[in-house]
Amino acid sequence: MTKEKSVPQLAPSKQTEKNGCGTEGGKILEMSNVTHRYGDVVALDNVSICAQEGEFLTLLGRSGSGKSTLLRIIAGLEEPSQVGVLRIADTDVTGKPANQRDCTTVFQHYALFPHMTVGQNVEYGLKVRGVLEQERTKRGREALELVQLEGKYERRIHQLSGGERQRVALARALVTKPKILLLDEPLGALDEKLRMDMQIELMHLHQKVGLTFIYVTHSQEEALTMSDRVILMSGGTIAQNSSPAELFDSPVSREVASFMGFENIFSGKVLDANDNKVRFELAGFELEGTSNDTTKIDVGMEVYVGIRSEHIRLLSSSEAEHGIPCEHVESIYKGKYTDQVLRTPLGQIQARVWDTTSEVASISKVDWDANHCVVMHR
Ligand SMILES: Nc1ncnc2c1ncn2[C@@H]1O[C@H](COP(=O)(O)OP(=O)(O)OP(=O)(O)O)[C@@H](O)[C@H]1O
Repeated sequence: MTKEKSVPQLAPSKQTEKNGCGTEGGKILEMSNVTHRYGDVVALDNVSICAQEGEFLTLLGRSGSGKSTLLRIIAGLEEPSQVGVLRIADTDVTGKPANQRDCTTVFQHYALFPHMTVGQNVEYGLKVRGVLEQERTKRGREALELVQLEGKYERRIHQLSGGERQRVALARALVTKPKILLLDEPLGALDEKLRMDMQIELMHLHQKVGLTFIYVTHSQEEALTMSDRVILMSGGTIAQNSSPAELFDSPVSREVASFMGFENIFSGKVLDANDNKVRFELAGFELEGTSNDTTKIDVGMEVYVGIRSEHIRLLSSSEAEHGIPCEHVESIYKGKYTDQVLRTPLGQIQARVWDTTSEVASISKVDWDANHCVVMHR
């Protein structure tokens, strides 16, 4: 029997309410107050997360933000420096080795056995668990059917494409029916078209098997397409924990807005904050924006405001009674759309236009709707 290692434990705290799942039941993963250091590097700083049964949860973030470390700690491949609670399916797995946790990891580089057939690779986990051959073959074929590789049972790994290899890795992980499937940048090695197709396949696979998926990626497109909930990591902490739509439309900070691609971010001074509307002053203009949490916004305080380029309206001199004056700087052609760069008293503004026939010479002002202007207190 494998010896369980002792890990320093912190007293469980009330952090569970902050981890995105609330206090109700149905949690398949509960993890609180996890800190992890590699020597002097703090890879995770007092992080608490949870996952609901059947949820597609994504850990999103730049390289080095700590997402793989978090996944490896859940899998039991890394032992945290400190941990409060670490439970999978109501079992305390603190200090338990990877093979005693009800989860399986799929890696970017497949980690398949090259000398085995597809079928042998998929059934490997069943073989080491002592499942008899007939049952193994049945379950192996079922798992291959799930990933649409039923005809490739006898193939060798080197006879498969990158996308097919990743599907074999998925089938191999699913065949043992873990409670949680952990996926560490599984589409990272595939070309763009295949990656987009596989996103849809993974989404359908998740719906079909109903397992909890915890998915690591640095791609916001992958996170937004597939997830029920996204945890954005930054510098070993959680920057935002919300639905994909909230993350995209209502970033909680300038840092999140910048990561999520808000092209126009300025700082202004609050004049008034009521319900979710905030009036602020910026370069002598009185403007209005929207905040999800005005309790943190006081009159006179400095706030950040973010507007996506697609929400900037370009006004020609004939229609421009209101708005902010601008001068056209340059047009950047992007195929499906064109980005117009404009000089304004607020600073440079980027506007996205889909109409390639629009006349840039006549642009004299810009404006936007208050509900597309996100106000952030940090
Ligand atoms: N084995 C290690 N030894 C020392 N430092 C490490 C080790 N693994 C990770 N780190 C450091 O810990 C921090 C978090 O790394 P981690 O791999 O978890 O980030 P990540 O968000 O998954 O990045 P990536 O997307 O590049 O994989 C980084 O600063 C990284 O350099």
